[in-house]
Order: sequence, then structure tokens, then C-alpha cells
Amino acid sequence: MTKLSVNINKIATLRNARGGNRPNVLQTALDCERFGAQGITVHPRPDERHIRYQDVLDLKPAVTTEFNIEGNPTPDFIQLVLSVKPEQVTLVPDAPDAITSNAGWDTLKHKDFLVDIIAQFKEQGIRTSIFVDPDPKQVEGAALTGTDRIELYTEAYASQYLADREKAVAPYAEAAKVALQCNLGLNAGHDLDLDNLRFLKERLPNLQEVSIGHALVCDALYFGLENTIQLYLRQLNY
Ligand SMILES: CC(=O)[C@@H](O)[C@H](O)COP(=O)(O)O
Ligand SMILES: NCC(=O)COP(=O)(O)O
Repeated sequence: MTKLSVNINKIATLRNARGGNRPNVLQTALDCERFGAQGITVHPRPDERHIRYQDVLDLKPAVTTEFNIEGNPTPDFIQLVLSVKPEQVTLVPDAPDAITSNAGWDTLKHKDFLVDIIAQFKEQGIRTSIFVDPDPKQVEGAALTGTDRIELYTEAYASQYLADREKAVAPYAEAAKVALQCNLGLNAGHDLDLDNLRFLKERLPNLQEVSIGHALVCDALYFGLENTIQLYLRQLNY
């Protein structure tokens, strides 16, 4: 079964907009779990535009499902993750000023760097995942870094889905096969929503986890958070 990890970045965006503590990020994470989420994902960016490092420290003792921390492995990020020891860390090659995540790793060019970073996390019992495009060569390169899993960057799938879903999913299905052949665990995320999620899951039988935030929080404005999480879980056959 594919697990749903709710990314709560945008809850923190709303909280930061007024400078107070409403919505309460910690309480929202606990409510997401109570509503059925099987994981909580956060992406503390260097400018702390939404999730702050303090949020990560506050969440760790309270989250009872899988805690997934995403980010570019800067020294500060590495220190934060090693101090918190989440169930999973997802390494993303984002530039500090990126408006959002916009590319996967070049696992061939950055192999030595990734091997070293991944080993540091695995030594502490933290599962590692690295963000990659659906390119078989990059997936094969990921296997050489020692990572436990890859996360397929699904923006291209989502942007093409309505026009031609078979064409959109094809590279991801191929990348998923290569991941299986390389004994890599498989996650996926970015721009997944209630329209495109089920088809992706059906075509990627080894998909273990999706992390979804932006669309889910937007949907919750209309359907409510509990109902929205249930709607996403239904797309994953729960
Ligand atoms: C890696 C990825 O695609 C998302 O997890 C990312 O966290 C989105 O970041 P924003 O919420 O800052 O757009
Ligand atoms: N890794 C993807 C994620 O955590 C959420 O991405 P999005 O649903 O906010 O685009």
C-alpha cells in the first residue's frame, strides 16, 4: 500500500503571514495524523519562509507517524536532521531562492557528495531518500549513492496529466521499474492532487509513499482538512 505523508509547509505559510501562532502548526500536524495521514513531511528552507527550524524541533517529540524532513543538505540542515533523527530525510537540490522544488539531483555529477551525506544519516538509523527526475540513468546513479529510496519529482507528470495521462506517466513507470531492479525504495511527490494521484499509484505498483502538501491544503479550504485527507486516502485505496 502507498502511504500518504502530508506536507504541512503551507500551514506554516499561513501562520507566518500574520506573525502569530494561528494556525498552530504542531496541532495541525497532530490533527492530520488523527484524520488518517500516515506521515508528516516538512521542508525547512534556509529562509524559513514557512517551516522554521524550531517547528522541526517542536514536531519531532509529538509526531507519532513517520516524520520526513526534506531539504538541501547544507551544514545547518544536516545538523538539524542529525539532532532530530526523523524516520526519513529526503535530500532535495533546491537553490536557496527557489520558489519551490524544481529539479531532481544529478546523481552522477554529485555521486561522491551524496555518498558521504547519505552515509552520515544512515549511520544514525535515518532512512534516506533523494529527489530525482524520472530518468533511468539518474535512478541507476541514485543506487550507487547508497540511498534507501528515491523520490520521483512528479511536477512534469502533474503538468501533462490532463493533456495526455498515458504520455505523462510513461517515464515514471519506467523509472519505477528501474528503481525496483536497483533494489531502491520508491516515493513520489510534487504537485500531486485529487485528479492525478490514483492513476500514478496504479501505474507505479512499487510506490511506497507520496508526500502531498500544496494541493491538499488548497483542497482543505473547500472540503475541510479531515474530509480532504480522507479524499486523498481514498485515492490510495484506503
Ligand atoms: C520537494 C518538494 O517537491 C516539496 O516537498 C517541497 O517541499 C515543496 O516546497 P514548497 O512547499 O516550499 O513549495
Ligand atoms: N515531496 C513533495 C512534497 O512534500 C509536497 O509537494 P507539494 O504537494 O506541496 O507540491
